[in-house]
Amino acid sequence: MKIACIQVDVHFGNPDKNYENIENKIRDAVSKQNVDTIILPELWDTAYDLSRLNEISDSNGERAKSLLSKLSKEFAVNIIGGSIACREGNGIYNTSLSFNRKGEHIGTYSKAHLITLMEEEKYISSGKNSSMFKIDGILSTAAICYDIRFPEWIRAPFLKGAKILFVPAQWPIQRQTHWRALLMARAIENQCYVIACNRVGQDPNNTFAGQSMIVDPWGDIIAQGSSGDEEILFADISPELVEEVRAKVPVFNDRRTDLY
Ligand SMILES: O=C(O)CCC(=O)C(=O)O
Repeated sequence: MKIACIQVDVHFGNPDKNYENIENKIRDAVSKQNVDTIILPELWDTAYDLSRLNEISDSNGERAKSLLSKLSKEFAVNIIGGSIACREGNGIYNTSLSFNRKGEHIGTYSKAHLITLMEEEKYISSGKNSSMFKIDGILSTAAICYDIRFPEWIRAPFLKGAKILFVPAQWPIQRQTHWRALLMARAIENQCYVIACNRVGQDPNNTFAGQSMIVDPWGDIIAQGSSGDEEILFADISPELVEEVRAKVPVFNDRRTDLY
């Protein structure tokens, strides 16, 4: 399965510009390689313009659904749609929407752990459910940015058979060592692929780390983005490697469920 991870800058509080950029980048990715699955970064529509979300968030994610469904069908690719600011009822959620090759909406995940350091909880409501969806028959899950600091949350879908973790992010550069270590740790402990797409560029409060990464179930980084530039990261993954690593080091069987 060929992955394309779209590492981009995101215009602060300007969905129109971001929609144009993301559509161009998706068209660029599929024109360059025979891609199966595309992943986008966190809040690629609004960035962290939290105080204006009432004005600029996407009502029920309709705008994002329409674009991502159209492009996934047109190019017969799976799209893990990063995340968008999604208005639902009285709340605004940081929500990841996924689509299969037929343009069908197959997964929704709203970020559960809101980063108080960036005052996210003041503007965004937290999701309550973890996610499971199938990409070309492979059980997968999504977590968003700060979520990767909570291994017990990430673990849950892997106990139910997930093999790939998709991570859209807007991770700041001053904690880039955490980003790298946490992604590798989540891959090693869950013996899964971790496909993590971070943004680059700056907003009024932060410079972002880039370094999007694809980590295999052995914990090896098989592709990595630069820290400053927009780029599309390509890598081939083999879900059979998940089974091989789990057979070699059977940590799932060796868990002490009698103790915890
Ligand atoms: O956990 C961190 O250090 C960064 C998390 C973050 O930037 C986010 O969740 O948007």
